[in-house]
Amino acid sequence: MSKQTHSFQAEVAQLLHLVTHSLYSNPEIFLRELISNASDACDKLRFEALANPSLYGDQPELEVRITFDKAAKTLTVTDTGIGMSEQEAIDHLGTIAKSGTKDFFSKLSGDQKQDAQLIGQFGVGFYSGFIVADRITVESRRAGLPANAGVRWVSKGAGDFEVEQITREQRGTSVILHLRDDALEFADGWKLKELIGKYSDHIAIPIKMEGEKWEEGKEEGQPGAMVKTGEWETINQATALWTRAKKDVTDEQYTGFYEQLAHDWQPPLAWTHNRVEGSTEYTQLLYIPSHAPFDLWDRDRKAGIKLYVKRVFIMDDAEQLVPRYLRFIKGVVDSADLPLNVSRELLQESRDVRAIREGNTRRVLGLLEDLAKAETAAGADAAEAAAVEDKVDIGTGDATPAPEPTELPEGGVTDVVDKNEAPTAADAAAKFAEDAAKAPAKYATFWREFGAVLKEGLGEDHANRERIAKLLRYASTTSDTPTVSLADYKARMKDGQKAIYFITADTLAAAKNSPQLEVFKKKGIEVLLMTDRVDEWSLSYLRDFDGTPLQSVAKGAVDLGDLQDEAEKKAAQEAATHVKPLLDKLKETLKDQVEDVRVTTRLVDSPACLVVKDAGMSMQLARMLKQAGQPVPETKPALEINPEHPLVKKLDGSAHFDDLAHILFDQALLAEGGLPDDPAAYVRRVNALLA
Ligand SMILES: Nc1ncnc2c1ncn2[C@@H]1O[C@H](COP(=O)(O)OP(=O)(O)OP(=O)(O)O)[C@@H](O)[C@H]1O
Repeated sequence: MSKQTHSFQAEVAQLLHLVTHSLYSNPEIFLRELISNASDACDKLRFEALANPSLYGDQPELEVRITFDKAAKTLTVTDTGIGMSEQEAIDHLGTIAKSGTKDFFSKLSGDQKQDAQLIGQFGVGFYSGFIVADRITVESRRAGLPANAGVRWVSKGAGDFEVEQITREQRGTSVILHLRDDALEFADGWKLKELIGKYSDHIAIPIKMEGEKWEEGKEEGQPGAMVKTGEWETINQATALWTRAKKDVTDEQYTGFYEQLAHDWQPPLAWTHNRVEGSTEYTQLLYIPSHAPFDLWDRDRKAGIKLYVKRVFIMDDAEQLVPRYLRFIKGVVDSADLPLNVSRELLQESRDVRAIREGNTRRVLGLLEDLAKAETAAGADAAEAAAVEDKVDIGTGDATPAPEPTELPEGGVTDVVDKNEAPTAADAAAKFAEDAAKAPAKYATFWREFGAVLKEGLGEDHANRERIAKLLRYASTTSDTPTVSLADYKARMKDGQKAIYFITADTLAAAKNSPQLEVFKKKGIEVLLMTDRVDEWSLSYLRDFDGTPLQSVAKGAVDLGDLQDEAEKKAAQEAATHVKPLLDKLKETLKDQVEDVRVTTRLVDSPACLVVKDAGMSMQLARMLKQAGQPVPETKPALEINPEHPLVKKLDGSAHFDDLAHILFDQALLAEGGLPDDPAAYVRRVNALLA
């Protein structure tokens, strides 16, 4: 068949433009990406061959070969993986199939630096080849298709690519990079070996290069040169990283593995690597990224856990292996128990999968607890840290019993064996001290990036609610940054204070300046300020913390209990009787807007505020749901007035009573982030009074 020219999907063209114009700072990552694709292709073949072993044909080896030709200025990555048919080459190398792609590209600003950062999160994969090549040729043949069903794909990385049918003896794919003149350093054996060691050592299949040796010049005066020996050497360790003993894996290797696994250019925040034995046996290597992905809020976003069964890759994005509220976790789970032909449907029903999910959850929460502790103890010496750690229960309080310990195998991964999922105090203390010294701000980073997602766990994971509650951090009237834990808050509570007070609002400024806070400020009582959309919903699942109820200051009657002295209570009662006629009149005037009008002690400087019933939905949440098109039950708030305020005093007997009453209500609505139903009427009334 003759050559056909195809255009790239608009987003690919955009991506290629960025790759060739902005991604020069770290050109070498292209090799990691191409080797990663080659290794994925081998994994896919191994998986498909489970059902159809004839796909291997007469070539059972799965491997990646890297070759280069200095004179021709080419670098080639060849794999014996699944390969691509012509149509697959057109589809896979001409379009991006990721969900949220369109959205993502609409966010790019045109600012090269900023966009380069963003694109790092998106992952450029195959297209990173164009960082170093001005032309890429891909030759491929899908496993199972005849030799004459090969395909050649060629592109200069601009708007289009060419495709033609070829004969290819071997199944699998060769990606041939025609190197730019400024990237010829990559046509060099030493350089390539160094990069493979740096980025791809952990790849489970062999990465081979042809051996080279030094040969002196044949004649006097002729310079010597490196010549190829014809023998292929395996450059990487070629054992899956997670199967190795912890002590044999360096931090750089863990980081490199993460970067490849997550297609993330930034190192992870933390990881946990364990082999769990007992009734369910598996290895887990789980990472917390250091930044949120662009599609964290995409409801259909899959979890980033790759599932292997006895080292055989089974599937990406196995969402059953972590709960939704931990969907930001990346990693690998290798199960010894699941059948190789396990499907997504089977996963849903599997007892083993449930045990793995619970084990993963406990591990991640344990890791977060370590980070949080390291943060509070930053700078503390190791001995002190160990003493604290001894007292803290990690990995206990589980919903499932700990797996039974079993005999450990000889050598190998014994130091990652985790028989009961509870690290020893000494282990934890050492890690704790190390974390504290290394990066005291890790938990703050985690919280900034993923805190709002973790909060979903309060509603989703009943068994771990208490552990999650300890990990929560909020801003408060004592801290603009979200660093206050519920335990910190409790420790600072005033004598006689019976509740943990909080307020939810759209912004920190709105929360901080809310009239509802006035009496709390006056009395020096701390109030947590919550501005995440998920806050109110999630707190409806957390009625109390460590025996102390949580109380919204914008709901129900404010009962400061012992914090209010007798004189204040008496004054409030007297005021209520005194202004009763005024309250009745206001109730009548505002009967369409409010369900009650009453006197309050919660206001100091403001004339009035709006309050909903204790069990009711806050006005902020109601507004949010309305905006999202959700049905919201019509409930009216109560208007609470401050009888000491001059505006309220002026109301009584005023000729403008009606206007003033409406202004009072609308202003209370504005102060808590709402908008008057009829803004023009509000403006008219205020203007009439000002004139
Ligand atoms: N060596 C290869 N063998 C077979 N198919 C390949 C190979 N390289 C790329 N592909 C196909 O091309 C697709 C696109 O590759 P690309 O690297 O751009 O994205 P990806 O690997 O799917 O995603 P990402 O790299 O962002 O995770 C792959 O999903 C795969 O289907």
